[in-house]
Amino acid sequence: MTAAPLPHATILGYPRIGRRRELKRAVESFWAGRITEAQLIETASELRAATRARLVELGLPAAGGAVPESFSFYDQVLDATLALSAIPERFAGATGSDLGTYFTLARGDEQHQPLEMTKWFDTNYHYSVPEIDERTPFAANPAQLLTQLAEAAEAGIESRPVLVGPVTYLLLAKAADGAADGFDPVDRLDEVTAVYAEILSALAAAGATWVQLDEPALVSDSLRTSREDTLALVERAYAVLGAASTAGEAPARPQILITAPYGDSSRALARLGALPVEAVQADLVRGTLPAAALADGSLARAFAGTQLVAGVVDGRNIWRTDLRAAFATLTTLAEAGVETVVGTSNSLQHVPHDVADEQKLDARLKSWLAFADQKVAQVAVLARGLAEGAASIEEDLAEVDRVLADRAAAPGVRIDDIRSQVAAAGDADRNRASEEDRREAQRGLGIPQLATTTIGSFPQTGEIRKARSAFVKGEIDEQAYEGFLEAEIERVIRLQEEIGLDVLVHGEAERNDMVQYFAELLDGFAVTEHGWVQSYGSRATRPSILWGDVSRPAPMTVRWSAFAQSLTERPVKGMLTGPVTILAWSFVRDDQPLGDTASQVALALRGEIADLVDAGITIVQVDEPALRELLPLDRERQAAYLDWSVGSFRLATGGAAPEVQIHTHLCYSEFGEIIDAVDGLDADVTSIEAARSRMDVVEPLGNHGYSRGIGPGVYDIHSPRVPGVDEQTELIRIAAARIPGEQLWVNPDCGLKTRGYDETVASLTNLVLAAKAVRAGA
Ligand code: MET
Ligand SMILES: [Zn+2]
Repeated sequence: MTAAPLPHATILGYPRIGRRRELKRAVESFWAGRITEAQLIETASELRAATRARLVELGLPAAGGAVPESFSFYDQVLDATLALSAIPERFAGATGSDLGTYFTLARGDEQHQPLEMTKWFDTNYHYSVPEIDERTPFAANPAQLLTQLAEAAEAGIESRPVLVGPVTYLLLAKAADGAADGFDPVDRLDEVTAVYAEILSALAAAGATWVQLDEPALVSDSLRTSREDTLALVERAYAVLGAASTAGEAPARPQILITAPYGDSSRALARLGALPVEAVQADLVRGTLPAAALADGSLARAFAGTQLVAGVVDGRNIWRTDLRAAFATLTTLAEAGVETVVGTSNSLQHVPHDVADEQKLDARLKSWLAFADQKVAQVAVLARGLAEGAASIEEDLAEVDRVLADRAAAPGVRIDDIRSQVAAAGDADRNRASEEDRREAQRGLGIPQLATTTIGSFPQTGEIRKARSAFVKGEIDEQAYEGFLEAEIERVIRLQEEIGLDVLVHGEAERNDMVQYFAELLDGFAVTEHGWVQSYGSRATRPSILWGDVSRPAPMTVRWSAFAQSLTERPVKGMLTGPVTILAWSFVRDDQPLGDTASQVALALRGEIADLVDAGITIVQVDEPALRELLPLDRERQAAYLDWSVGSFRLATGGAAPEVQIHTHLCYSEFGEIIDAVDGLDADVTSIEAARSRMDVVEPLGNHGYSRGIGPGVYDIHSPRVPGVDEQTELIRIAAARIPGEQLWVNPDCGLKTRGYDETVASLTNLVLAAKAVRAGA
């Protein structure tokens, strides 16, 4: 047994933006110069104090390292960059306080492009990508970790510092621009490990008894290394880190907990247990236990002297845990002789704070839910059961049994009519006319070569937001609000005509968010008041809750699209969000396969497309920006995913007549991996992000012999910079060299809702001129 074992209950991390998004407000005020750095630091410290106190109140022991220090001013990967002092050379001029440098890396400034952001594993959270080359300096800077540890100690809490582990850190990094060809950041693992060792020794000197090092790279097949190689890298790094003493002799370290959230680590688990660390966490929601190793005792032998933190409480969704099932898993482990701690599958950073804050949710629905605070309490209950026996928690288990039974039987959860419609949908409903027939039928649309268009949204101005909030608050009536939106749509249509775009959009002014807008109009969804979840930095989204069978009581977009089309001779694209993206950016029911839920959403969208077409719309775009994000990290699960995700898109769009042109939009550029799936969507035209990578996507498309319409973005909408005519012409040419002109569309990378009008008009004007230049062969 370890010298000072972890108590029976812990979590991997907790939301850090604050119950009322206090951190967002403080950080943004600091950026705007309204508060000082000292004030920001003070607010952050108060938030951390509140979190620790809350966690203890909810049942995590104050002693023994059960309370994680998972706070971050912006992002946990960026925190590791600072802890390693791994500031890319291109930021050399950007010196300041630690926090100043930190925010410059995150957000850039006049002289510096920010670090790139990308999605964290299969979540909708974005991290700042480290840039490493052969010369990146590494030096231990544990200041932030030490501050937190000292704060906790002062409050009488023995907390557990948290840091992204060395292997995951380097595998999530990219080679900096100046690195030699073939350089991989992970080449520097030994040096980085040495710096981690120094950080650990500083933590031990400051009295830390535990440290948590997150290694989700262990569960992913989507990184540069194979899983087997990742495991070997982890073994190499932790052999070094584990060699230090936990008993205080130099070199000293705290006890180490390695975590493997977001997926299945079962194949690696016995080897992880054998590492010279004191605890290993496994995600037992996404993952499983290695049944054979459990049965033959080898898991228990590998874990002799090592605790297993069993991630049985789901940190990715908002449903109350089936405590009886979770307890059975814990019992299996304990009976097999594995020293077990109850934990969450991953950090609770992906769920909102507290169900109790929701005043407007239906009471019955509310009783089925668990946000972060409720999940911590569930962990505590299970831990009590583990320590004191099943009988001690029987009442809690029975209560959850009742809640789950109530949920299963509640009206709206299963609607026969919807289920039989889904069951009746067959292959024929997922197949349109042949590509050729459609191309022929769509000639009537009169679309030119290198047709210009946008992705859908136009700038969401202050006036739009003001009008929406006035309407929500009842300050203006529906008629006034709709009049405002019509005027806005008319303005956007005229503007596009003046700029000379070929295929127009209505601008999406009526949408607060591309998923929530539909969730509010579909049956089967609920929206929260305070269910904010960090998306990146100071940004948060409020995912809707998909709790029941989904249907469409009335048309959702027809009014706006038809109005826009009535104003112009040019085609206006109808604009819908696809089933996969609606699921990915909501909290989804966990009582049936995702594919079943996706089919219901697809049928609702299919009805909407039919109504749009009846109203005279000839082109419909169904956005699927999350198609790549939901791709399972585990290769073995990818085929099944692609099957249902592609199938649901085809069910949504499969009823469209050949002369209706179906578009889709994806926004990421790591495209090679899913190119077959994109082909499988069978959309007539696909727009995709490409400007930032300077058209990297056209190469795989060309090699693939892609035959459909494709619009690789020529204008990076992530920054206010206006790309010139020459620059966009150049990008179109790069694409035209690989893709025939009649297939090629010209469009920005993504929607324009976060942009201002001046830059939008200038950039789109240049885009149209660039398309003309290439058409003219100039
Ligand atoms: C994140 S993809 C966004 C697509 C949407 N139609 C828009 O233009 O905003
Ligand atoms: Zn997009």
